[in-house]
Amino acid sequence: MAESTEVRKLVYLVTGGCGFLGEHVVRMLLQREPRLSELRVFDLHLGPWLEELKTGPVQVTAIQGDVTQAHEVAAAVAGAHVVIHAAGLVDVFGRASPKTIHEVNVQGTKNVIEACVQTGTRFLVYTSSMEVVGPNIKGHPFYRGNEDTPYEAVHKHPYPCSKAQAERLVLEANGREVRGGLPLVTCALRPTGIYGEGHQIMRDFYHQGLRLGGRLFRAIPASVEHGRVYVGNVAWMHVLVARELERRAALVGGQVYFCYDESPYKSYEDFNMEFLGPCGLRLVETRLLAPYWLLMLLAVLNALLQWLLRPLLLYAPLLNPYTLAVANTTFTVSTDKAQRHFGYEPLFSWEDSRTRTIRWVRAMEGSAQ
Ligand SMILES: NC(=O)C1=CN([C@@H]2O[C@H](COP(=O)(O)OP(=O)(O)OC[C@H]3O[C@@H](n4cnc5c(N)ncnc54)[C@H](O)[C@@H]3O)[C@@H](O)[C@H]2O)C=CC1
Ligand SMILES: C[C@@H](CO)CCC[C@@H](C)[C@H]1CC[C@H]2[C@@H]3[C@H](O)CC4=CC(=O)CC[C@]4(C)[C@H]3CC[C@]12C
Repeated sequence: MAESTEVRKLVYLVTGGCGFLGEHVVRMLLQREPRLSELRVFDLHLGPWLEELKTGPVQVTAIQGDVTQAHEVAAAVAGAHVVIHAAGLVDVFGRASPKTIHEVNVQGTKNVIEACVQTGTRFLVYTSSMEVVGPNIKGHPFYRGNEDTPYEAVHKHPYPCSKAQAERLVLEANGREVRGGLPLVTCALRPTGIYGEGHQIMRDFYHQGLRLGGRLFRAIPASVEHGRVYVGNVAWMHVLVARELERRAALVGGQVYFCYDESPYKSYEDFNMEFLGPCGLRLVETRLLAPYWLLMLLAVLNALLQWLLRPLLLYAPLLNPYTLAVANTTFTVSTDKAQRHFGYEPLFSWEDSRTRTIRWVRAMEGSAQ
């Protein structure tokens, strides 16, 4: 990697840079973007780990801020060459209100776009989601589809609605004139379910398994495939596409790309067992004990309890009618669009991704090992 100071001239901003994906993007940029001179990390909650990054050749600027506040966003964007907008409220459990989800995911994205236009930042990468496509509320399978596969995308839930709206705004902004007269170049990356070091839901399943004496109970048929992608590869795709937005603006601008790698096609639970199994948990088959109607009943009961208890406390279990429907509907991608358009190849093999994730689970406090 070139380490000359002359080539270090670019300023990048990563919103949501202290989140699960954001932290990997930040670390990947520092390792793999030799032209970086300053990296601005913008987040509502800054992580203490940022401090250790401040000793390298790149100036790391931590900015505590809120994407819903246009002036805070504009101040952070001013002077940046590239913005990677990964901040978002990821909530399919009913923790936040639909209004808050909309404010953060849609208004926050509007603020980022307007800040780019006003301050003259030309390159914007948006972290979208597979959820802008599906699974839809009708439960139609999306089997190894690509970016052009026809699919009836029907959203009701606030999270996919907000991601779909925000993605549309980003793509429509491609070509807008920014301050200085040049066009804005935008694109959107759509990860499927991300896994890897720092994944909160994996942590939750692991702890649940420990509480249940080292067991998890199968709820989803093994035949339902759920798309997953390793966080390091998602981060790498962001870094690559951000780099190529300038060189291949005409090709990449206004495009969407699914995030993919060599992770195998499996059900959500079987996939999790690739990591939780080697850490001492086992998946107990319960199809006869827990038929789908019973799970749906439990999910509806959870939703009802959430609503009843809301004035007193926040009850937000993993299982609700929406999460059950997503987990229970096949949604997998098979595409090479990112490879064709900007030369993406996964940086981490499946073996690497698996090993790294297992190492992280093992290192967690309360490990069964
Ligand atoms: N986790 C997953 O499986 C997937 C995530 N995504 C998208 O990837 C992005 C990152 O998600 P994760 O890292 O999983 O979530 P995360 O919750 O770990 O990270 C989101 C970050 O955004 C920050 N944030 C939230 N509200 C903010 C605000 N108002 N102002 C500034 N920062 C704010 C949070 O503090 C957090 O650090 C999100 O846009 C999400 O929609 C897309 C597909 C799958
Ligand atoms: C029925 C339960 C019994 O074990 C399993 C419940 C699992 C769910 C909590 C997850 C199943 C599918 C996940 C979602 C999916 O990976 C797509 C996503 C994309 C995003 O952009 C955000 C996260 C998520 C909605 C993800 C959330 C957790 C699941 C619903």
